[in-house]
Amino acid sequence: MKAVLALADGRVFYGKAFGACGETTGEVVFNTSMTGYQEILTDPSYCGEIVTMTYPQIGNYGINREDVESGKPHLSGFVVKEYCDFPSNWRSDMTLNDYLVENGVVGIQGIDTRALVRHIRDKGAQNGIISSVDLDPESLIAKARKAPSLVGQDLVQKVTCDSPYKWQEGIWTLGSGYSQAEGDGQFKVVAYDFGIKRNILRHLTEAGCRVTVVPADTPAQDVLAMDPDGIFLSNGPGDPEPIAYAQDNIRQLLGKKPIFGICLGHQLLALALGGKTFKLKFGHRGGNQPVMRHESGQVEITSQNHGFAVEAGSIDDEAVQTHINLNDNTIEGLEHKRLPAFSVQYHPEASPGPHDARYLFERFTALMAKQRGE
Ligand SMILES: NC(=O)CC[C@H](N)C(=O)O
Repeated sequence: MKAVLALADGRVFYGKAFGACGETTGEVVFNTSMTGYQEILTDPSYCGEIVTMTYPQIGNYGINREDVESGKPHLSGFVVKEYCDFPSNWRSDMTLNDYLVENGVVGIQGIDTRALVRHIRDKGAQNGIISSVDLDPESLIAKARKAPSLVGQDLVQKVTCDSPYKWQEGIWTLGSGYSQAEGDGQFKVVAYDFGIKRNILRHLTEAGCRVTVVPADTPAQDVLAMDPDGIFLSNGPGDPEPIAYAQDNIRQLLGKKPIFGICLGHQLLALALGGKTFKLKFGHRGGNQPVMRHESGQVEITSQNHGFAVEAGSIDDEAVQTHINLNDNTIEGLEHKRLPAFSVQYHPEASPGPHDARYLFERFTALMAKQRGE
């Protein structure tokens, strides 16, 4: 069946339908990871986005029930060059196409993804539409232009949990699968769920934390009433600026308990401190983004997935920049000058991606231990 991808600026790509049939709009972005499409599909941070994979063949190791970052795919659409419908992997339970159909994700395959990515890099990320029901380019361009912008929307409410829950699962190992933590652990952590990835929770568990995940709008006093050793601010979708309730809560929690933020959590921490965020031209999404740690000059290869960033110089009074992106010199990490709070823009939990930055989970536990006077 035919399908069309049309961008708001009028560029049109003709391909074949893939996944669910239908029509979907969203901001068209690209991810340069060579593997990990399953983790990308289920990362709630992609809510509202149509994700293009730059790696040319996708689907060849199928889908399993384990490598998921949340309960279901959250992205708006999926774009690949060549879809492989005959997976070969001992862990595969189903094909990628069946998984997308099961979850109602509309996709397109067989388009020139290199041309699409070069276009986005030149013109910037923008809204687009994939359709296998309307193939008229003019009508599709008009619909893409009418689609709501990511900017200014609170997408966190679409992906956060309804009520608090406890997390006990550790990381996956070959032969044993996911471990289950026993006992109380060394550190009690409350994690704000702005669209949290499970591998963050698994790494926190592995570092000795026992985590309670709470909805994004949980008031600061309810979190403090749980008497945690530390507070975690998760990743999540969309524009950080309209999430004012989270910024208010973070402001109230600052200085009371150690805080660690990842990605959206990092942006919200910066906004809570009076900083500013801005939209990047086409974002950072992939598994090989070079980041330098100012402290040591060491370079980490990192996993990233973000379209916004913290404006340099906007919070110099409150925080120091700890990490910088070597591709475009944007801020990748911050640390409060006086209070126990730090954050990174990238993803130390990987999934998918390299493990260079795992030390950050230990940095969080060390900070909690220090606050307890240990
Ligand atoms: N992975 C994330 O948390 C992304 C943060 C934010 N939604 C951005 O795109 O910049």
